[in-house]
Amino acid sequence: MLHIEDLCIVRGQGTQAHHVYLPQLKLRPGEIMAVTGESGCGKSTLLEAIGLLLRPNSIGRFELSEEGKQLDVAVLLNTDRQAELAGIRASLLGFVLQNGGLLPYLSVRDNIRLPCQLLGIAPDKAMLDRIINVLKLGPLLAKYPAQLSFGERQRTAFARAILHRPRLVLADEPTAALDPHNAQQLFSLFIELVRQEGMMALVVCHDWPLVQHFGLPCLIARPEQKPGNKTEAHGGTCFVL
Ligand SMILES: Nc1ncnc2c1ncn2[C@@H]1O[C@H](COP(=O)(O)OP(=O)(O)OP(=O)(O)O)[C@@H](O)[C@H]1O
Repeated sequence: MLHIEDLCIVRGQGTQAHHVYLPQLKLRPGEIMAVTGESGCGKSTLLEAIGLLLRPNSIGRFELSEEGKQLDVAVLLNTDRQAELAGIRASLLGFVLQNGGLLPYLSVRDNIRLPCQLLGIAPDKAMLDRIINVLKLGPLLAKYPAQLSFGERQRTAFARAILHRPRLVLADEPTAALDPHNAQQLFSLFIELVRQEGMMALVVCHDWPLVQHFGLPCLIARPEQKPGNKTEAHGGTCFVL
């Protein structure tokens, strides 16, 4: 279970500052939620903060349950306990970054296996075969990221993010470089794996028909003026269900 309340991040300074605010988010195992909103509203910022890559300016509640244990992530953030936050990032979170974020000196095969290797766990063979098969990664396994198209990088990044069965997968436009057929295949696999493995996921997606096709609940960006400062052009974004 993921439970977040009153998460606020401020990007930039002064009149340029952009506030990103999440009043409430609850996700249960098996749930996947889309995040939508116009370019620049703060979707990546929100994912980076929930993914513990960016320290929020304030946080009311951030709890993540793991094997019956409740982790109070808000306390770790508020007291800047970096080592423990890094441990949570490595073992409980999986990222699909917009630019792929693959390591250039590792082959596709080794990139995909990296999180499992770092955690000292053997990849689930059936799950690995299924991912390789559905995402058509077989012919790419020996290649290096520089030899891949953007779409191939995205498919590889997705495989890498999910193979170690993280509690929470954060995907930033994982289908942006894919054609409609491959986008639907990836989404379908994503949803099935999240449900079957009891993971949770947040996925930034501009493809509204795709979100509707799979009937995903959606966090929607609403523009907001800064309280008490209504004359300023720069306000912020509030993400609501
Ligand atoms: N490192 C930074 N320093 C200052 N401002 C930033 C920084 N990164 C992003 N911003 C600003 O924060 C706001 C939100 O950016 P963010 O990348 O989260 O938007 P987004 O919704 O993901 O956009 P897109 O859909 O175009 O990827 C934007 O106004 C952006 O200019």
